[in-house]
Amino acid sequence: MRRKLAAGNWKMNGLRADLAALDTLAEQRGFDVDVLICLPATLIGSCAGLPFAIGGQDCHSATHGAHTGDISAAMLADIGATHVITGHSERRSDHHETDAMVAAKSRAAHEAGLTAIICIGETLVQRADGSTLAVIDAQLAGSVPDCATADNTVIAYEPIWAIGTGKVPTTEQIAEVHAHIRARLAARFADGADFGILYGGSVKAENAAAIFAVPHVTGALVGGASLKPADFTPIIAALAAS
Ligand SMILES: O=C[C@H](O)COP(=O)(O)O
Repeated sequence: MRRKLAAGNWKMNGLRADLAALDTLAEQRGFDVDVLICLPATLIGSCAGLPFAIGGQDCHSATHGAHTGDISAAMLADIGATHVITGHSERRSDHHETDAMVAAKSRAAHEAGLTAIICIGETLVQRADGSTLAVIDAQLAGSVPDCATADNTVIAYEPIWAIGTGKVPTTEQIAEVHAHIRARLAARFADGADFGILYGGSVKAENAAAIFAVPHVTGALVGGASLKPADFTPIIAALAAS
């Protein structure tokens, strides 16, 4: 099994002055889990020397070329990133990213030596109509490239209706989906039993311990609560204690 991973996603938040929060987070560290902060690309190059990993939030599927405004996986690696989020629901919706595009970005990440955190998850309508597991199956099949291994890929299950809403699935619902993801990975990949599988969506200090007690949950992808060390540190501590 992979080491536990507490991953923060700052989304489109943060100026250079806000990097002081990472120094504060570093001072409070000492937990035996991996910590990753996925920053806006503008800030990644300013984070050398901190005692945790730094990641990007997206990359292009091409290595280089005429793609104004985009950045490649190699560019992220070049400024010190070790991970990149691919297929976040906000990019799937805002930028019309398909499973095939997510798979291509994830493959590009692997080729640049980055770990891809591939996001999947259902909408509230899909949850309500009983198609959650079918949606998960389709996203896993379409978004996770064949070159994925437990060393270069982490899956993040993020129910879209739980992101930034304060609504969290029951632990039974999380358990069902995580067990399903684990089974699908084990069936497809030789090391599928070893992939990290994160939960994401309104993770807070108050609910973290219950979520981390769910079988097959190996960590979290945390949005809003990763912005302040006072909010993120208790989540890291809960993961370390799980
Ligand atoms: O990438 C993180 C997820 O979108 C969760 O965001 P949230 O913790 O603000 O709900």
